[in-house]
Amino acid sequence: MIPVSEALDHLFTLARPLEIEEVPLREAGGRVLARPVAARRDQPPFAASAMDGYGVAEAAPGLCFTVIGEAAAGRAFPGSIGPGEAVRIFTGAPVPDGVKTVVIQEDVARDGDVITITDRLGDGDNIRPFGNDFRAGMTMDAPRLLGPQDIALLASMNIARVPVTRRPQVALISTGDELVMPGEEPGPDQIIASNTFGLYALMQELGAMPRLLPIARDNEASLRTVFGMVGDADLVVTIGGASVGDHDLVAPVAQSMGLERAFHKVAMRPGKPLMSGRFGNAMMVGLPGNPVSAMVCGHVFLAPVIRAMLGLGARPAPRETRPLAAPVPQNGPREHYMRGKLTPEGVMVFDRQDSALLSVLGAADVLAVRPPHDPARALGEPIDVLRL
Ligand SMILES: Nc1nc2c(c(=O)[nH]1)N[C@H]1C(S)=C(S)[C@@H](COP(=O)(O)OP(=O)(O)OC[C@H]3O[C@@H](n4cnc5c(N)ncnc54)[C@H](O)[C@@H]3O)O[C@H]1N2
Ligand code: MOO
Repeated sequence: MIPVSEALDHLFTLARPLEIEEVPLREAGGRVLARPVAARRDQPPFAASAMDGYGVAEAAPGLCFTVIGEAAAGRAFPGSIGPGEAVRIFTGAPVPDGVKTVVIQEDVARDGDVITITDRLGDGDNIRPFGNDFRAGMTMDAPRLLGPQDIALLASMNIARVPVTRRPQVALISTGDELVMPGEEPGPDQIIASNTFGLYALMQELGAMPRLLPIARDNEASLRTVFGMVGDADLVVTIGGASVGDHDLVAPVAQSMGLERAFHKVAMRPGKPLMSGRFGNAMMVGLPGNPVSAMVCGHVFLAPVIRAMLGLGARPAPRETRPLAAPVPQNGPREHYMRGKLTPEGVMVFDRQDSALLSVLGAADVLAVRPPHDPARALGEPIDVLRL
């Protein structure tokens, strides 16, 4: 058994960064910007009014002006203004030559073409200077996971096609004679494949492209058939059949088909029988079948692998430190990822930690991480957590 950190190092060595592809801007949300892009224009490209009102050269309560024209967003006033003159102006309009300040319409009394500034006149010129937001050539740095705000900024920079890292293709293989798909009618000795779908959702959330392969049965021929269907997957994930029983055939069959195993078994709980290696052009990760084990390994190992493939860096899942809301007993020899919940008082670690209990995992929002042989800890002591 190797420590979690060593297993992660192996995985990062196996994970190959993916190529860059260009996508239309509207499809770039949630993707990873693969190289820096530069603004193709200044924003705003002219000094622009920030308010609806009147543009004048100088404002003071009591001053009067004659309105000589109008400037609207998308329709500039062609001329310039002189002393005693004003331009009716709207938010987003280019500020005409000669205008030094925009008086908001609430601070003006209008009579025909004549305006008088009232005593309420506020501060500020209400003008957004040319290039105030950004100048042409300003870069958005990469790598960067593009959120909605980034997409708005890229649009404003006039970037219509965005260089992003290709999405990793992930083939998910459930194994076991006992499994049927959700919606099917299970026999008396069968259960529903569950973590398969949890991992599918996790992969989608991380920006990968998961593909569900048919369930492989617990025999060599079936496993070989399904392994033959991985196509050009970047990552092959098997679920179950990873342990030491007579029906745990994933490692021997994968090895007979060319798996170069990097490790098998990690000193963690749950997740001990984890294995990984290179499998043709792909990397393979064999997850334990116990539903919570598979999901925990998804968060602890698969998520960092997908981020590394996307070019977001080879780093473990982020942790934060929180106080314990109740004492926890001494830990055993394996790093323990305990299901728990964040409360206003701190982390409440659940009593029931069996790795088959998806209802407990579903109630959890953190995994509290206990190092091997961690002594018993009292209420209020700090503990590392990994958010689910
Ligand atoms: N003698 C030993 N027995 C076991 C050991 C051990 O060290 N010595 N390790 C235990 C640990 S820890 C784990 S974890 C499990 C892992 O076993 P496998 O990876 O071989 O998984 P299976 O035996 O195929 O399944 C275990 C359990 O999970 C259910 N399962 C499997 N796949 C799915 C799925 N896609 N969706 C829902 N549930 C699934 C399966 O029915 C079993 O109940 O081994 C221990 N045994
Ligand atoms: O490692 Mo198993 O994953 O403890 O249930």
